[in-house]
Amino acid sequence: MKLGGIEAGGTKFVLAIGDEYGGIFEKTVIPTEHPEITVPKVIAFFEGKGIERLGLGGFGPIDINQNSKSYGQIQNTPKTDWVGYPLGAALKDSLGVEVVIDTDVNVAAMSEAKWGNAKDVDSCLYITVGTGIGAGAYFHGQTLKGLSHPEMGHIKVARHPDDTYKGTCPYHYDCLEGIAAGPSLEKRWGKKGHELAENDKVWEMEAFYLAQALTNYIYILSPERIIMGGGVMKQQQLFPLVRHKVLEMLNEYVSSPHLTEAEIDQYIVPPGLTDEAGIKGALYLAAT
Ligand SMILES: Nc1ncnc2c1ncn2[C@@H]1O[C@H](COP(=O)(O)OP(=O)(O)OP(=O)(O)O)[C@@H](O)[C@H]1O
Ligand SMILES: [Zn+2]
Repeated sequence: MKLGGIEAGGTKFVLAIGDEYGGIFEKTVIPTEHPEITVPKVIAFFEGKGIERLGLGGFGPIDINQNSKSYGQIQNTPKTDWVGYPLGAALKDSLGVEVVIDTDVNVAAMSEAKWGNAKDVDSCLYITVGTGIGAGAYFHGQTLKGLSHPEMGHIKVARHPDDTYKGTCPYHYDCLEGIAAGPSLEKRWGKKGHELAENDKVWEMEAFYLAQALTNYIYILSPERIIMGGGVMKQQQLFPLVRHKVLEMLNEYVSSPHLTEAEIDQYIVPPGLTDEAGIKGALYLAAT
């Protein structure tokens, strides 16, 4: 089937034409600006290409309840230009195809489970640490949904004793996203994440926050694998720091061979689909 996929992130939209088997025939990336600027560009990309259905993996909060009148509408996001924007309806009306919607991180978890670093297990959690922090999960053939979708980036974590930065989240200030996503690194340390690579203190603090989050997710969801993606996770030195702190925080409370020094390297891992987890998941979603 010829399908369209959109991975809508806080910094960029990835658009692709492909199929439900992970094939991508054409792809482009456009910046996330005001919806009146970005959405016409999205429509122009897909128009006339003959797609049968469209899958949208969007940043949250977004209404993913198919029975709701506001299905596909962006809700109270820190990206304030987008609050209330009916993204799903705008795409459906302009392109005349069915639009299937889930979160960017739920679809990334799904494609990592199909084709990536979780294809050998029945469940995984995918966390992105980028402009925002979000996590999605895929358990036994389904993404995790309920009342709405999970908002795992907005949990409270204990403050690092050396951190006085107030936090960037307009809703909670110093939730996890407010103190550990890319923009908060920039505001706290005065430089962008990629310019801070050599500063060990930055990554020790970042790992302290991310490890608390992962420890909570392990307690609550018990995923068989955790995949960490997003721009900030390009700092590869974060992986050993996070793994070490997760083991320290769990303190052997959860008994699993994966949660040991010997196997944690295969438990907390980068995406197997590198930067394509989200967009391949959006294409797969289109066919569901
Ligand atoms: N190599 C890097 N090292 C550290 N931080 C980085 C690096 N590359 C990008 N970032 C930071 O990651 C953030 C962008 O994340 P990402 O590339 O995942 O975008 P996004 O998909 O739009 O984000 P989101 O999924 O949160 O909406 C920016 O704050 C940027 O400064
Ligand atoms: Zn928050």
